[in-house]
Amino acid sequence: MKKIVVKFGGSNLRRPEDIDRVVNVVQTYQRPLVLVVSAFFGITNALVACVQAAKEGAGKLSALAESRDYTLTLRALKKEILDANIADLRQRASTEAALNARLDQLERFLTGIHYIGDVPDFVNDVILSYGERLSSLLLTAVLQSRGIAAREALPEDIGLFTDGVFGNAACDFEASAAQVSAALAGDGIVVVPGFYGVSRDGKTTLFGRGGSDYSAASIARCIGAESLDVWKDVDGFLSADPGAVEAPHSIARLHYLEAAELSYFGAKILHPRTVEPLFDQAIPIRILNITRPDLGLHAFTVIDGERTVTHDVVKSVSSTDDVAILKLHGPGVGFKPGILAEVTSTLDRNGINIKSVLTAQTAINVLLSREHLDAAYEALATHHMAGVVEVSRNDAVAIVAVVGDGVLDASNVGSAIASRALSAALAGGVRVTMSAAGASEVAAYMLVDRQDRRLALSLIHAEFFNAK
Ligand SMILES: Nc1ncnc2c1ncn2[C@@H]1O[C@H](COP(=O)(O)OP(=O)(O)O)[C@@H](O)[C@H]1O
Ligand SMILES: N[C@@H](CC(=O)OP(=O)(O)O)C(=O)O
Repeated sequence: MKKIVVKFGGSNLRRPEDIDRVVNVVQTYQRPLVLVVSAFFGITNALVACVQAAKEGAGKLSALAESRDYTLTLRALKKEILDANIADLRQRASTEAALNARLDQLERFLTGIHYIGDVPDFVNDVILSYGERLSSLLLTAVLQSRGIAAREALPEDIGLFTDGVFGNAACDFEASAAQVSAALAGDGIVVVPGFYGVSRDGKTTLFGRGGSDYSAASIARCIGAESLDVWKDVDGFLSADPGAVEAPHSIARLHYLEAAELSYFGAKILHPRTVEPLFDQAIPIRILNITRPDLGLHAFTVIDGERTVTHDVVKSVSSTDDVAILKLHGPGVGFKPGILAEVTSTLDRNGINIKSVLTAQTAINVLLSREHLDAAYEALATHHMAGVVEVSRNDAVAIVAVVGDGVLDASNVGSAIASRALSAALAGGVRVTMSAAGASEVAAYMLVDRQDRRLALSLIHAEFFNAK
């Protein structure tokens, strides 16, 4: 019988008593499962801040004390969770000892930063993985305390191998599948910490922020799972971010490509690479809401390979301000053979990923992540390129995208979708910098002034959803 991989993220683990809801969900399935679990809400951010403080204060006793204070805070928090969830005193004590041993390891890594005065990438990744390592140990112990057969399986022990890229690794499926599948076989519940895998030489490598969704998808692929069930705190994938738009709708079905585009353009609910491992294996993703226990295992959204074109085509609107424009000006750049290859290879040599490229006769616009803008500018402004007279940069922008199967289909209302979105934004006073349709079969996007991002989202969302 195929297994289901079930993922619980920080949105399910906010308060000590939330573990109880997770245990209830696990019991509802009544079958063997692989659970992938993230850090408690806010812990990874706190670890990021802790590494930063340790780095800045390297060598100073006060900074060392600050790191210790943080591990003490974590010890107290874990104790609070144990007290709220494990009644048996002996079991509680043994779990506390195991958690403290892990926290001792974390403390040694943080202390190491003070002595060496630097944070090598491999140390950074291992430190940030501790939020997940604590959650998996804790959840396993709580499940056992309720009489459920559960065991913990760490990525390093099951052979979840990556390409070795620190901070943003990808799973190496060829190297991982057989071992992971064998290690996770058998009855009972197996709990795996999300967010990281290991390089071929055994180093912790993170899958990027929010990467536990991708961990779970990778494991689902390795074991040929029946489905990937992702538990969140909202009614599935919504027609927009509920923090930015009033009362968005739930989307019952999404095609893999639609979900991938939505996440790529900023829908925070899924890590942008979650779809990638599942797509060609036809493993569906089901999104369920942990705050609706009355609904049992009801999936609000199912993401699979089935295409559906809805009446108004657009299924969701998403947005991100993690974008910037690097512009290469020159009267003839649009007609200069080889220039794009030179731009992309220069950026590639500097480890910079390109989000998109839009060209005209007098300018090449390269869209990048904001964090890469300055490095990209330095690389291209100092690299002489025939025909380029100026390089400029702009990070005061945001992307807003409309996504739905049929966005580009000229045989129905699809062809009008991009212009409808654009008109709604312009009519409401949004300053639009650029607009693009055609790169993806299911998405069209525009770049707007960063200050107008929310306005654009709500105007475009209202255009497609409010009159219904
Ligand atoms: N289009 C969207 N549909 C649903 N939720 C969204 C969307 N865009 C943003 N979100 C936000 O994503 C949150 C869930 O994702 P996240 O907090 O990363 O979960 P987890 O920590 O469990 O992985 C929701 O609480 C919601 O506020
Ligand atoms: N805890 C990690 C990984 C993760 O995926 O978390 P979540 O499942 O809460 O998005 C992060 O915050 O980046």
